[in-house]
Amino acid sequence: MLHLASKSPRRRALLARLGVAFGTIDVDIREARAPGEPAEDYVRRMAREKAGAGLLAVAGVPGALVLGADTEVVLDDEVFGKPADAADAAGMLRRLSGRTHEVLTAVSLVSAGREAQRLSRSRVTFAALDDGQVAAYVAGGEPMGRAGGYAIQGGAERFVTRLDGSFSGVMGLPLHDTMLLLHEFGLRTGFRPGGTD
Ligand SMILES: Cc1cn([C@H]2C[C@H](O)[C@@H](COP(=O)(O)OP(=O)(O)OP(=O)(O)O)O2)c(=O)[nH]c1=O
Repeated sequence: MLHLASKSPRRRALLARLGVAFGTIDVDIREARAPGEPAEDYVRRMAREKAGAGLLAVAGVPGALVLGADTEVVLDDEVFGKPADAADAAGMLRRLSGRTHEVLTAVSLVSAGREAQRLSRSRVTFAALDDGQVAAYVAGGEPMGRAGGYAIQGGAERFVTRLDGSFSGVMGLPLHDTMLLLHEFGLRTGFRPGGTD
């Protein structure tokens, strides 16, 4: 049985599109980058820890497989996680304005005896945003709970002038990489159409 170790409604909706049956487990991992830890190592570690914590939660269930993922926005080697508050979100968006940043999403799949991981790396370019646009976007509430303070699948799509990578990866679960991981573990996938939140 496959379990998704995530509280993210985006990840649930995206995984469902692969046509696999799964349960969900809430995990709470302390998300903090170690001093000097490269951004890629950090996102990989977070995904592994989420999947590992999920596996502990279903310990004893024979054949349990647990998927965990982590998404971070990276600009100039600085990692932007989920904003702490509206001012933090506005600060992130002002920094992203008119620049190209990276979105890293690591996906880990673990079972009692095995572990595999894939990393999705996308480059996203934002148009220059003025203070009014930033303030209005933050006031709408969308930045909260989202790495970098934006949702490409929502109002921020109109700020994106270029995307080089995986749209679903930026949203939080790269479908191609996830499909390949599931196949590695012998799970069959399909396709279920449907929008995402
Ligand atoms: C960049 C970007 C991120 N996001 C979201 C995806 C993730 O939910 C979130 C990044 O935070 P994460 O810490 O990766 O995930 P989470 O805390 O929401 O969920 P969990 O750890 O329980 O799996 O940002 C978007 O929805 N749209 C975007 O464009």
